[in-house]
Amino acid sequence: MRILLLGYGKMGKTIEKIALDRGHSIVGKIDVQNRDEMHKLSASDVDVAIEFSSPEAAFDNISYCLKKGWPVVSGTTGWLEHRTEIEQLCKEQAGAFFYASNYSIGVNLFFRLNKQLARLMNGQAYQRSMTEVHHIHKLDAPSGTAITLAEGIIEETEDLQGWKLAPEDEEGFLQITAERRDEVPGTHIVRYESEVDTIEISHTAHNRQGFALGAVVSAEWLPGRYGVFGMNDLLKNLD
Ligand SMILES: NC(=O)C1=CN([C@@H]2O[C@H](COP(=O)(O)OP(=O)(O)OC[C@H]3O[C@@H](n4cnc5c(N)ncnc54)[C@H](OP(=O)(O)O)[C@@H]3O)[C@@H](O)[C@H]2O)C=CC1
Ligand SMILES: O=C(O)C1=N[C@H](C(=O)O)C[C@H](O)C1
Repeated sequence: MRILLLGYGKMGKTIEKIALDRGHSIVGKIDVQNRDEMHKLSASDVDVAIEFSSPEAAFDNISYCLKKGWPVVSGTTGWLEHRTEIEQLCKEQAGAFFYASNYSIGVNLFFRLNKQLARLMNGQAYQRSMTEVHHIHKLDAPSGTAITLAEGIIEETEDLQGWKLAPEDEEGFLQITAERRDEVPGTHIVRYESEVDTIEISHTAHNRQGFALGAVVSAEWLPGRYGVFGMNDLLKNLD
C-alpha cells in the first residue's frame, strides 16, 4: 500500500519502520515545515493516510484527507471536540475514517477489562480514581486513553456523571490525575479504594511499537470500506 504519513514525529517515525517492514511504501512524510508537499499529491497517489500530529493540526489534516478521497487512520489525541464535524464530513464525502485513542491490542483488551471491573464495582462503596503517566513532551491532558477508560467506567457506574482533571475534584465525578515524567511511553492505572483495601488495574506500554503496529494494521484494513470505524470494528474476533 502507498501510505501518506501526516505527522512525522515519534509516532510517524515508528509507523514508517513497521510499514516498510510489512512491505508498504511511504509516499510522503508531512510535518509543519513541508505541508505544501501534501498539496502536490493527487487523489490517486495515496491508498491510505496515517495521521499522528498534534491536537491543533488533526482536524485540518483529517478534513483534507477526506476531501481528497483518501481513507484516513488517525491516532492524534486532544481534538475530539470536533469529532462530530469530522464524522459528518466523512458521511458527506462517502469517505473512510478510522479513529482510536490507543491502537495497541493490549490497551484495547484493557479497555474491556476496565468495563467489566466497573460493572462489578457498580454500587460498591469504593472511591474510583485514575492516574495516567506520560513523557514530558505530551501536549494534551488527560490522555485520550484515560478519557476512553473514564467513559467506560462512567457508562457502567450509576453514581458517576463525568470526569475531572486533578486537582479539580467533585462528588459524582471520576478524578483523573495526569503526571508528566521523563520519557514514559504511557501508563494508565484505574483504582478503587475503600477503608479496608485497594483494587488496581494498570497497563504499562514499554515503547511505541504496539501503538504503531495497531495503526498500520488498521491502515491495511480500511481501504475499500466506507464510514467511521474504530478498534471494535477491527477486533471483532476478540468478542
Ligand atoms: N492513538 C494512539 O495509539 C497514540 C496516539 N498518540 C498521539 O499521537 C499524536 C502524536 O504523537 P507523537 O508522534 O508522540 O508526537 P510528536 O510531537 O513526536 O510528533 C508530532 C508530529 O506532528 C507534526 N505536526 C504538527 N503540526 C502538524 C501539521 N499541521 N501538519 C502535519 N504535521 C504536523 C509535528 O511536526 P514538527 O516536528 O515540525 O512540529 C511532528 O512531526 C499525539 O496527539 C499523541 O497523543 C501517540 C501515541 C499513540
Ligand atoms: O502522547 C502519547 O505518547 C500517547 N498518547 C495517547 C493518549 O493520549 O492516550 C496514547 C498513548 O498513551 C501514548
